[in-house]
Amino acid sequence: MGTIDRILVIGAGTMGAQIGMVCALAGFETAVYDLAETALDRARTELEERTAHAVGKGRLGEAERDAAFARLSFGTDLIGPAAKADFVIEAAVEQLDVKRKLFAELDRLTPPHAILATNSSGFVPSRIADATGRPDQVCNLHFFNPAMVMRCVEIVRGPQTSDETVRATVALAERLGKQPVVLDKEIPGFVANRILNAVRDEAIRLLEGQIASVEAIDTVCRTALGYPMGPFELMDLTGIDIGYHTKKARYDESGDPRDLPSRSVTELVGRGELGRKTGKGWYAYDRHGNKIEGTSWTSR
Ligand SMILES: NC(=O)c1ccc[n+]([C@@H]2O[C@H](COP(=O)([O-])OP(=O)(O)OC[C@H]3O[C@@H](n4cnc5c(N)ncnc54)[C@H](O)[C@@H]3O)[C@@H](O)[C@H]2O)c1
Repeated sequence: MGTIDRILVIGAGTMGAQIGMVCALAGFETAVYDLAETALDRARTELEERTAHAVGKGRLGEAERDAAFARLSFGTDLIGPAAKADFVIEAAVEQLDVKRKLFAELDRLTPPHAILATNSSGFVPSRIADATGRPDQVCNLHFFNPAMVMRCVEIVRGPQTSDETVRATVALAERLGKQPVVLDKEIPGFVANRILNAVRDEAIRLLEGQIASVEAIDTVCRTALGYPMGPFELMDLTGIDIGYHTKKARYDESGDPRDLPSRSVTELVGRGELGRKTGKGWYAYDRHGNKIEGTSWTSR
C-alpha cells in the first residue's frame, strides 16, 4: 500500500475544513476539495481564525501554523489532487447517492494504492465500497466534531475491508495525533453515536411529551450526569440536519416508523433552523456564535 504522504479531503464544511487542518498540522500535504467556492473561502477563514486564536493562547507555534498552511491547499478541481492522493477522507454532504458517485469518481482518479475512507456518520463501508473497484480499500474513518479538538476516531471495517487497509488507517490516525478505535463489524451509527442517539431520542421524547423544556433537559445532562453539553446544545453544534438525514436514511431502509425523525426536528429542518451554522436551532445565537439566553425552542 506504500507510504502515506498526500491526503485529499472531500468537502470543506464543518468537518472537512478541520480534518484538512489536522492533516496539514501533522505534516501531510493536504488538498481540500469542494464544489462550492464559498465553502472553501469560509473554511480558509475559519481555520485562519482558529489557528490565530491557538497561536495567541500559546497552544500552537507561529512557524508550525505557517508550515501547516503552506501544506494545505483549497480548490474546486478534483482531478489534480486526486491523481496524487495516497489517502482520501470524504466529508461531503451526508447523502448516499452523492457519496457513491464521489467514490466511483475517486476510484477512477486516484492511484490504485490509495485508500478511500468516508467520514460518514451514518453510512457503513458496504453501502459505498461496491461503487468502487477496490472495496478492500474502503472503510470509515469517523472523526468527531470539532475534529481539531476531539481525539477519538472510529475506524469501521466492512465485510470487504482488508486487514492491510485497517492497519494503514489505524497508523494514519495515530500520526494525526488521534485515538483510533476499530469496529470489527459494521453497524449503522457505530459506537459513540448509537449511545449518543439513544440519549438524544429520549431527550426529544421528554420534550415532546411536555415533561421538561429544552433548557431543563440540557441542564440535567450537564449538572447531574456530567455531560460537557446537553443533547440539544450538542445537536445545535453538530447540525440538526445531520441527525435528521441519518434517521431518514434508516427509516428508508427499515420502513419502521420508530426510525422516523421526530416531529420537532422535522419542523426545525423544514424552517432551515439547523443549529449554530444557521444562527438558530434549538437555541438562537448571536453573530459571534454565542447562545442567546432565553431563546430556546419552547420559548420562541
Ligand atoms: N457535523 C458533524 O458533527 C459530523 C461529525 C462526524 C461526521 N460527520 C460526517 O461528515 C460529513 C460532512 O458533514 P459536515 O457536517 O461537514 O457537512 P457540511 O454540510 O458542513 O459540509 C458538507 C460540504 O460538502 C460539500 N459537498 C457537497 N457535495 C459535494 C461533492 N459532490 N463534492 C465535494 N463537496 C461536496 C458542500 O458544499 C459542503 O461544503 C457527513 O458525511 C457527516 O455524516 C459530521
